[in-house]
Amino acid sequence: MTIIDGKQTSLDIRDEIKKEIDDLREGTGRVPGLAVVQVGENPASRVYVNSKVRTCEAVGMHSEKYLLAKDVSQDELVELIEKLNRDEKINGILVQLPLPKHIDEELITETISSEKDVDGFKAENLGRILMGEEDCFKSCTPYGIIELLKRYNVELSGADAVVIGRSNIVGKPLAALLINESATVTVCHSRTKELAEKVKQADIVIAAVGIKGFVTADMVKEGAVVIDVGINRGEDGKLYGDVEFDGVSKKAKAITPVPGGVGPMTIAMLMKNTLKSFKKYQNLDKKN
Ligand SMILES: Nc1nc2c(c(=O)[nH]1)N[C@@H](CN(C=O)c1ccc(C(=O)N[C@@H](CCC(=O)O)C(=O)O)cc1)CN2
Repeated sequence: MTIIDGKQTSLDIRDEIKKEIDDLREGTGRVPGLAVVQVGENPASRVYVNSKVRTCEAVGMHSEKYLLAKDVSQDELVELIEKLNRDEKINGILVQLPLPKHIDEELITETISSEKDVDGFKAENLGRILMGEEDCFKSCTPYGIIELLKRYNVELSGADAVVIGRSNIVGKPLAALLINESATVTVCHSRTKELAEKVKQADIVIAAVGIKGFVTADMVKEGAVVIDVGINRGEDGKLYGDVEFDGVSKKAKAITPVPGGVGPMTIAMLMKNTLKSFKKYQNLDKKN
């Protein structure tokens, strides 16, 4: 059984990005820039936002962090994003989710210019993924999962994949990316009938339900590849995935742990998207 090490893979990707940014700095005198916006003081968001800023530093990217009060008005947030849309130093804009209830997440996401939507959350980018276009920003978690599967030589073409979860930021784009890789994809969700039977048919199982230990050993085929997107904080304060790791890892051919699996890949792919945006802006994308 192989443990799919997202932490190490994300560090490898970071190194590749850093080398490219070093060369770009030498060649153009400029580096990519990412603006990270956090509203309120959600402790998990603070961890992720700080980690994004630290990763920017590690790869040599310019970053700007905007920490707004939890009662900031929607108009003020829109105004900030519009300012960042016009800022030439900034190639990517990210508004950390979730946002407080008084702010319309969709409106905020759609305010980010398509050229700077490095989270890949806008309808336009999701549509481009569905169309199988390469020239778009793929949402970071699904993009990271595909990258992990490829780097661990998991055959996607012709594989039966089951995605559990249908969110706009993970389940739906992931299903589209897997289809683009010629996998046969079933998307399961809270209304799915005989979910366990469907999961049991799968060569690749991807759990993104947000329920600790949802996927158990009896639901998984011997030799399946299991990817766990869940990040659930247990009562003991520890992090748990959507997959019951101890049991499932005895049957799986390969599995991602939590922590250290999909999570770190999300930030690595954010760096990749921001670099892509910079190269496009500098007209370097065709040359590299
Ligand atoms: N604007 C966005 N908001 C959110 C996104 C996103 O991609 N863009 N995804 C999640 C949170 N997220 C990134 O923002 C994220 C989640 C988890 C990790 C991660 O590395 N997790 C570690 C554990 C970290 C811990 O100790 O808590 C792991 O799994 O090993 C990175 C990024 C929701 N919001």
